[in-house]
Amino acid sequence: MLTANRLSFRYGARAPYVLRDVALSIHPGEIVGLSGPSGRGKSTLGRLLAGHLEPTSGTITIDDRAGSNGQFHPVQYLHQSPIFATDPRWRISRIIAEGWSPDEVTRTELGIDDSWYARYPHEVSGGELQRVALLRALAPGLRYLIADEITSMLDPVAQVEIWQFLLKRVRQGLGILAISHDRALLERIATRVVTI
Ligand SMILES: Nc1ncnc2c1ncn2[C@@H]1O[C@H](COP(=O)(O)OP(=O)(O)OP(=O)(O)O)[C@@H](O)[C@H]1O
Repeated sequence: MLTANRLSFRYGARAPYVLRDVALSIHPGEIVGLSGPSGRGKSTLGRLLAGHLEPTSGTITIDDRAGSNGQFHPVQYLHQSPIFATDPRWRISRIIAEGWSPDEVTRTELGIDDSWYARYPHEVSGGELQRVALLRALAPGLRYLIADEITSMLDPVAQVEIWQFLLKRVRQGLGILAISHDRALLERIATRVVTI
């Protein structure tokens, strides 16, 4: 179980607290929806859970232990705009290889086209790059995925395809925190919805 316990965070010693004493847990094999007004700290919470930010106070544990062993982080954060999470000087092949060497089945299931491999991030569409970012995150060590509005810029067909793919992974034990303003989406996919 991924657990945030009395988590507080501020972006600087004099900055106001963005999160105060937040408690949240995500079990393997469940999707927890996270909603709340703009600026309430949803993305900040997601980035804390994935180890991109250090809590000001409080703890994040996986099965009661500190999260990462210093290699591939078992909690991966995916942003709405994957272009910010990719090095523009790297080809798609190198971006994916940073995470792992994906098998043919996973590549096919995600609709990854071999012709994208030689291109740079700006040479594929936003939806294609989101699939690439998702493929990179799916390395064998992945246990929890923070999906921050990951399908909000995609067309309805691509949205359904990506969530159907992820629901299958959830049935195999992946835990997901789905951050979204789209209540209808969260009610369709999430086991429960938490509001901050
Ligand atoms: N790097 C940063 N430095 C300083 N303040 C920041 C930084 N990133 C975010 N904030 C502030 O922290 C607060 C929470 O931002 P965050 O992006 O976590 O909210 P959110 O709930 O995800 O919002 P939205 O629904 O609009 O995406 C906001 O007031 C934002 O301005």
